[in-house]
Amino acid sequence: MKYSLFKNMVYVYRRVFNFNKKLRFQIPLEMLSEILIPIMATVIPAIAVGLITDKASIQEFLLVMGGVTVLNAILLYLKQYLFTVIDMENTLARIQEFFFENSKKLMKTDYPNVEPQDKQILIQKAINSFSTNWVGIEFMMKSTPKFFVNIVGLITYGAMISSLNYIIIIILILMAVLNFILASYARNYDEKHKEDYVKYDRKIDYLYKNSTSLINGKDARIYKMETWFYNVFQQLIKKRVTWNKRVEYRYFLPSLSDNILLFIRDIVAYSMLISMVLDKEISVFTFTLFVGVIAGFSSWLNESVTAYSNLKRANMGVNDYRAYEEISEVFNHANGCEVPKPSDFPLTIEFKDVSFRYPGAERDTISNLNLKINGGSKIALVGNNGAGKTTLVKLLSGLYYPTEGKILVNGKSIKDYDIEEYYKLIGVVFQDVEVLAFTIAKNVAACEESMIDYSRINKCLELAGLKDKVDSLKDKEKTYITQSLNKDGILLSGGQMQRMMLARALYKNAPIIILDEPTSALDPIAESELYEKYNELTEDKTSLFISHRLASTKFCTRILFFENGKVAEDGTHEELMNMNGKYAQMFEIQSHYYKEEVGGEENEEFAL
Ligand SMILES: Nc1ncnc2c1ncn2[C@@H]1O[C@H](COP(=O)(O)OP(=O)(O)OP(=O)(O)O)[C@@H](O)[C@H]1O
Repeated sequence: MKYSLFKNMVYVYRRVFNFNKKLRFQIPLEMLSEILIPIMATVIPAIAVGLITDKASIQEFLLVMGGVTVLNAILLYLKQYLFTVIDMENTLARIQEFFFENSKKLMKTDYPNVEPQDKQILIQKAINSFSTNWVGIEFMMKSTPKFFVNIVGLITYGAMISSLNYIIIIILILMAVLNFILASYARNYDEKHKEDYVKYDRKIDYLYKNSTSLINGKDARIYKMETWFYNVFQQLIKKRVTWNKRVEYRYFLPSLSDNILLFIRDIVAYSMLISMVLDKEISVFTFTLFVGVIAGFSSWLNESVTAYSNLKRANMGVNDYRAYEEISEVFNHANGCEVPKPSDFPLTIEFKDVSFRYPGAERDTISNLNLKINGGSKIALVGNNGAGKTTLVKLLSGLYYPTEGKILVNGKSIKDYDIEEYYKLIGVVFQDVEVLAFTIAKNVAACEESMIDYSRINKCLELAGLKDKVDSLKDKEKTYITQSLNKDGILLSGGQMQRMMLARALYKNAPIIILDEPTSALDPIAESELYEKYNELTEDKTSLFISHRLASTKFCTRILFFENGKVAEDGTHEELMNMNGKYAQMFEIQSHYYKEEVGGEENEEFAL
């Protein structure tokens, strides 16, 4: 939905005035000084000429001129002071009111509003609208008072000139209209091609983040990636700059025409005034006053046109901001049915004819899946890369709704639950582990300090096999991870990070626990410890364990072999081995590899 300029002004200022109530007085005061200062600049020379032509005494001259000069100085000081204060507050409002809200939205909105490509573009456009003070939101805060100041100046000076000669007014207005048409052309072009250049912003941003990330820093060095990155950067920036030139060139046209028209205006208006004064139609005082008034009028006029054009440009950014802020949620956020209580645990899960296709994808990733998981089952999910295991995790976690069919949890479709309530039922360790630069405790509890239960933190760290490591640290659970936010922060190994994520899932103590390759970075001893503890970790819970290491599946009550978004084989380890299908084949390949590693001969002790 695109809002009109007026509606967006009301929207921005409602939020800005709410953010800082003082601005309600400071902005009108600054506007008043902005109107009075040019008026003073026009009137002061005329007063001086008037005093001289009226043969005023030196004392009178000094008194009047001294008075207006002091008044002018006060106004200038007031304007400068308010400008500085308002400018600073505008930036604060942009950051705290708009940027923070957008971050919150990004973390809270339904997942299908974040991951797909078209949503990524919307996000980038919204981010662009508050990324600097010369775009979107803050540009509107800068341009709105300017526009109204110029309109008031325009009306005042226009009325004065009309009383003298209305032809001058008509000429000046025609010039401004021409300017406005050129500016509209530039804006329309900008709006039409926004997506053409925003896609480069997104790519440049992605490359920048990756080129500065510590993790990629290792690969960058070993694989000498800087030339590759640099070249891609260069190409992208070249394309972005080409677009920049195309857009800015069009904005440049009105400013160029502005200067030419200014020149024509001076010739026409001043020759008219000179002929009037020569014909004694006006006095020298009026002549001096109107030289200033005409210059002032066209300045008000041009500034109004520029401010309006800037406002329209800013308005596009505000619309981009609002487009993401008001994006509709796709999940159920109200009127949810009652979520299961502890007395209902362990929870059953059932996939009924579930199909799922990613937005914009050409085919289903999950197709017609039917699967019933009894409460308290320990399910292992295995299969080839790309079979759809993580997608299944996303569906069960409530990050996407199925495109077709239903997922029932405790007999009710996920869609029937309020999604935020539903999330309380899920503890998950995702495949892509990203720790935060906060303390270990905050990473595990995922909440503010005051809400952390330290005894539970310790229990979960113990279960996840990280307690010894944490106890060896000076600040224990309060140790920061990485030095991004604290100079005493430490780095964790990949396996330790994985254990910390496991501790987070355990801390949540949700009735459904999903572990997507939680052992991929663990050493064999840590891995076997985890298997031994698995029953304890998942007590009273329904659990889903995804792994490529088939040895890990033996301790699960049921194994699902996933292939092309479907369950191809289903049973216990023994049943699947007896079936002699894909699972058995994969198991054989892995165990053969392990057997060969130990001296090339079969060694039952080390076999999987
Ligand atoms: N966000 C997405 N948008 C479009 N397609 C996707 C998205 N995520 C995954 N896919 C596609 O869905 C298919 C299944 O991916 P998924 O990550 O579920 O597989 P997986 O079984 O977990 O694989 P792996 O064992 O490698 O982790 C893949 O072909 C992948 O390209």
